Amino acid sequence: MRKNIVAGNWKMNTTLQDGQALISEIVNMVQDEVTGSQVEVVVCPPFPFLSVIGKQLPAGGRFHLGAQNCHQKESGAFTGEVSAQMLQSVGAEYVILGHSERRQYFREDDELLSQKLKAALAAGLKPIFCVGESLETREADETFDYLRKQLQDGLFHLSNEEFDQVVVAYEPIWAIGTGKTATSAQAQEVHAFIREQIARAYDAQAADNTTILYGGSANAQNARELFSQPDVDGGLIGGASLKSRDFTEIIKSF
Ligand SMILES: O=C[C@H](O)COP(=O)(O)O
Repeated sequence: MRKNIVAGNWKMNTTLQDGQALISEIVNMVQDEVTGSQVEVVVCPPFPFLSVIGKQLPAGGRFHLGAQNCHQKESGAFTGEVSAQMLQSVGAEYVILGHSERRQYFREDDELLSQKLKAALAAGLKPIFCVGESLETREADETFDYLRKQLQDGLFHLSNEEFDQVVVAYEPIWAIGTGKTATSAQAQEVHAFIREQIARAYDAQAADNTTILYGGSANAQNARELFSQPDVDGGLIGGASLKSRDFTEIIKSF
């Protein structure tokens, strides 16, 4: 079901102690300042901190725990890897998949991501599936063809029931960590396009029910404008999720 979500992707940042201090500040500020709004907050710390940070999130409320990646297999001899079931067992409800940093630095392709999606869904996790074009693609005026293919190859192999569990995140690569945000009009244009592709692949109801987040230099200053767009249902926040005041302001932007 379509929701408003603000997800914080801590990436490979913080120590356990810094992370605990950060989440404690965020929980206190959000509880004091965010009233009435139904926005869901998903916190995605690094793997080793999931369990501890998860225990700091007030149970049964707007806070949810997410991971930044998972392996495609259930278990086995895969030294250093973490399965979706492990994540579920420490309280994660969401997992980010297909982030451009994973695609670029760890060579994750559509085939591998398809397997990861299946593994996450089988373990009962909700995937936050990222798509987004490079600056080169945008400048060549190929954004929509590129995104259509990314969605078709990476995501639309899922059944209707599986797709129901998925949150889509549009993250233009040129906007990630660069301070260069997509304008709200650019974000809206792409989000509407993604929703249209979902309607074609599934149906209008599936499209209407899908939560589509924007990610890429979203911050306390631009979040309100971005979130006011009809097809922008929230944000996947990197840098600004590491600052309690900024992250809280973003959550308050609905
Ligand atoms: O997952 C989050 C995105 O990569 C956005 O990162 P950013 O907010 O630091 O640009």
